[in-house]
Amino acid sequence: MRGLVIKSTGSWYQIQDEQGKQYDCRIKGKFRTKGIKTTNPVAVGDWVNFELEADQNTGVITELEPRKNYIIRKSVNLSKQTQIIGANLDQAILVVTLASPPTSLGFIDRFLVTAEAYDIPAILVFNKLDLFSDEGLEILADYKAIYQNIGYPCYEVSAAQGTNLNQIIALLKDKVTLVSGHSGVGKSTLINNIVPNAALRTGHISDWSDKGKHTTTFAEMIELPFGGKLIDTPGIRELGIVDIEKQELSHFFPEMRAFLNKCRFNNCVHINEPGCLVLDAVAHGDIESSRYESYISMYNNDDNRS
Ligand SMILES: Nc1nc2c(ncn2[C@@H]2O[C@H](COP(=O)(O)OP(=O)(O)OP(=O)(O)O)[C@@H](O)[C@H]2O)c(=O)[nH]1
Ligand SMILES: [Zn+2]
Repeated sequence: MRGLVIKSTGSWYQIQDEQGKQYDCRIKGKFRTKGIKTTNPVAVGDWVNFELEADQNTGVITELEPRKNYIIRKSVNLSKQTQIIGANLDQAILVVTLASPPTSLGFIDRFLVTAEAYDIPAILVFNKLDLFSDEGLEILADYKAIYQNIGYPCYEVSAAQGTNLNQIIALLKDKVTLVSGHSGVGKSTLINNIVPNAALRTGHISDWSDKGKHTTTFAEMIELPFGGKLIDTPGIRELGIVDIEKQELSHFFPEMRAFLNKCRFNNCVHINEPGCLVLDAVAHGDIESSRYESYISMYNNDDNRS
């Protein structure tokens, strides 16, 4: 049978068949994602084939269909293993807040570079609009301008008060969208206000804890009543930039692409080389200095947890 992975705990996978019926499945054999070592070989958003066991409720995943794309992050523990957080995505939303808690530009840029590297269109949703003072609104406008000028769509909402949620609904309709953000930015509030019955999720989770020891939920897919699907991810503390060569990093900054291969040295990495057009563009304000700082930070492999 063919099905879609809608939830994973690491050892159990919840699969929905094409008629909408759900089964709890395990993995048989080895599934490897080429080139990366992951803690979860099968992820939410994957299409799989599975066989039912005698009880007709549980099953075994036998085959993973090729993925359109996926997005991964480094595990927060010391093992530094990577985890696939979602597969077959049309777009990824990062929910951010300027205060309570603040999301740093460095964190936003890391998210955007990761999305670029995996070829997933990224969108920023600035939440908690109701908390902004006039001064805060000016800062918000500056932030939005930085990202809109590069081509990333930006939205401003108040999840708590329902402001501009119709724009988010239009954005989500008929798409598979990954939603992430720091813990506390209001992701659950946003989802619950968009999908009023998403609270059902918590019920599912407790049913699941009976099943085994490994109940850490990685991510969960939520069906949207107006069409489309959301992949809700647990609050992200760190987004590892996996698999990006230093020499290639600038390709994942859209505003740098126009200058690449035009620097004096064809192996220019835009740090301090003479005749570097990226550095010129930063000096002239054509590339935002905060974005360039993020580039340097990622180039140097600085950890950016905040
Ligand atoms: N003022 C204001 N508070 C909000 C808004 N959205 C969410 N909050 C509050 O922010 C806090 C965190 O919201 P959650 O929805 O739990 O945040 P989360 O991002 O899901 O956090 P995790 O569940 O830890 O991943 C709660 O106290 C919410 O009431 C908003 O638009 N305005
Ligand atoms: Zn250069």
